[in-house]
Amino acid sequence: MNVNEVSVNGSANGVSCESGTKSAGKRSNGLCNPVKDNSSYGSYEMVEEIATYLLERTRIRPRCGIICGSGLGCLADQLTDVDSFDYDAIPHFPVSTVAGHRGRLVFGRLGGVPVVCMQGRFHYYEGYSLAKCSMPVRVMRLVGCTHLIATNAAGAINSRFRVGDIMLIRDHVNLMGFAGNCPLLGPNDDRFGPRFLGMAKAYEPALLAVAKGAARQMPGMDDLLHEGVYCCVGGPNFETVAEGRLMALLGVDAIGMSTVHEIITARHCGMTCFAFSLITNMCTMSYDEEEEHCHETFVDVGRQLEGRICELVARVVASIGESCSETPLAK
Ligand SMILES: O=P(O)(O)O[C@H]1O[C@H](CO)[C@@H](O)[C@H]1O
Ligand code: HPA
Repeated sequence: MNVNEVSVNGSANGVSCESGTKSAGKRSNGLCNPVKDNSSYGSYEMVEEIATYLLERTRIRPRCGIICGSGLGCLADQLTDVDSFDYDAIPHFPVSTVAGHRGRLVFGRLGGVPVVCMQGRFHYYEGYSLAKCSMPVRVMRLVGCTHLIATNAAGAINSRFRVGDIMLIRDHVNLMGFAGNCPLLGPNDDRFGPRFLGMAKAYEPALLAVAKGAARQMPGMDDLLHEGVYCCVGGPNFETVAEGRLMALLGVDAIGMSTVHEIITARHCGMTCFAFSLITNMCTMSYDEEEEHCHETFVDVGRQLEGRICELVARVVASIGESCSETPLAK
């Protein structure tokens, strides 16, 4: 699908609950009102303006967007033919405020396949609405990406998992959605996608199969790899024991504070999605356990495993490259 072929009607989407937005050199710190100002932030025109700004400054025409999770910025460091843009230099872009999220958009090639990496993502607990957290996914779509790879650091609920394991995300539980919070809240803009969105195949089974096949060929990787269900909580606090146990009852294998809203946004604009969690800690499931949650330690887990993670992503991207023609999609 060419972005120029997306139908034109409907009003703008996007929810305003923002902090730290850079626009015309000013930062706004407006209070959260989930539906008000829907038309002024994250409109199709705004996303298009950002996409045009970027495309005028890079010759890379990416097919795949990659979101680097906490401590996983190494994924962007392996690109060649790089053009990078600090978030605070991109019009209308939020800024990263979390350690381990560098805060730049990196265009380049991964094994020859043109990609764009978010080296740092936005989280709800930073004060951004879910729509704003995932707005860059729409930018990825409008610069030509048909695929999204989202990565994250997550805590394990599943007791069979260990720190350093990788969980391919087969499905998610949109817990924040149960509470009425969703990146698609407010008027729908049909140029992005439909009002009502099916999510039964949110994570592309063919890419899961590619990743599993790739892992089998990587020494020691097969033992680290799992498939499971991810759940996003709002954060920034970690879970109580009772919440961890509830998650287990819900069928959740790993918990984080990201990814779900990005995948919803990506599916809304027709992107094919693949995601995985790096297990950085075991969730505290009993009052007898010491809680040892520390974001900086989680970031280090990512750094220790970067070789394997980069190779896994490179292999999935190679398969995406094979499935796409080299014809640029974007203007
Ligand atoms: O999901 P990413 O961005 O990898 O980050 C994870 O790590 C942080 C907690 O340490 C939270 O932001 C959680 O979501
Ligand atoms: N809970 C929520 N988010 C997380 C965790 C966790 O245990 N680990 C990394 N991100």
